[in-house]
Amino acid sequence: MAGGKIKKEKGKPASNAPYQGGISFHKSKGQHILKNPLLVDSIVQKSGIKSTDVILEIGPGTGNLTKKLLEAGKMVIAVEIDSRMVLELQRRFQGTPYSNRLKVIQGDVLKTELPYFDICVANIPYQISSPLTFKLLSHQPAFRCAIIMFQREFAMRLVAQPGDKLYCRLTVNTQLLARISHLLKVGKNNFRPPA
Ligand SMILES: C[S@@+](CC[C@H](N)C(=O)[O-])C[C@H]1O[C@@H](n2cnc3c(N)ncnc32)[C@H](O)[C@@H]1O
Repeated sequence: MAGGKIKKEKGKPASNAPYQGGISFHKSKGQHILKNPLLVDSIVQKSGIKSTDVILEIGPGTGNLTKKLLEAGKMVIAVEIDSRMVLELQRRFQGTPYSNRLKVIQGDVLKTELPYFDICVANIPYQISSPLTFKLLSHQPAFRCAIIMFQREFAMRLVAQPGDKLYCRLTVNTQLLARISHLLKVGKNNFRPPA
């Protein structure tokens, strides 16, 4: 992601703290939740979500991004591998106006047949970056765009130009199938635990 520096607001009330739901995070599942609400807002704003959009979120975790996506779009379909997170998501949104606009699929996104969606917005576990990118690029019917948080080096490979040090087979294969741009640079301290 590229552009804009995200600054933490000083003196924010505790209600703005990231929702962790008492869950311990497993690094092996790439569980680094977004803890900066301003960053979450910025991602949603840069995604250009329409109120009619069906949004695919991969790895919703405890739902900090999910909540903002629900506010912006018509429906969120979230695919999450960890049953503890699925339970926490259900608890968090149960009985709220969002509950009938959120569908949670428990499973490995790489093995899940994806439903129709207009746009994908996700802070993904970095270890699935490559297979997930190619799964999305071959998804039919085509969707409008995907806004995905990648590890910096992977993101730089996606946007590399001929002659750049990071220009590689991944660059060529992805740029053949999509127009790719870098939206935002995100520091590791925006994640819990730091990514
Ligand atoms: C980087 S965290 C993002 C959490 C949340 N979206 C946020 O931004 O705060 C990645 C999430 O993806 C989930 N995950 C890991 N591997 C997955 C897979 N293969 N399929 C679906 N979800 C996966 C993890 O359990 C975790 O909730």
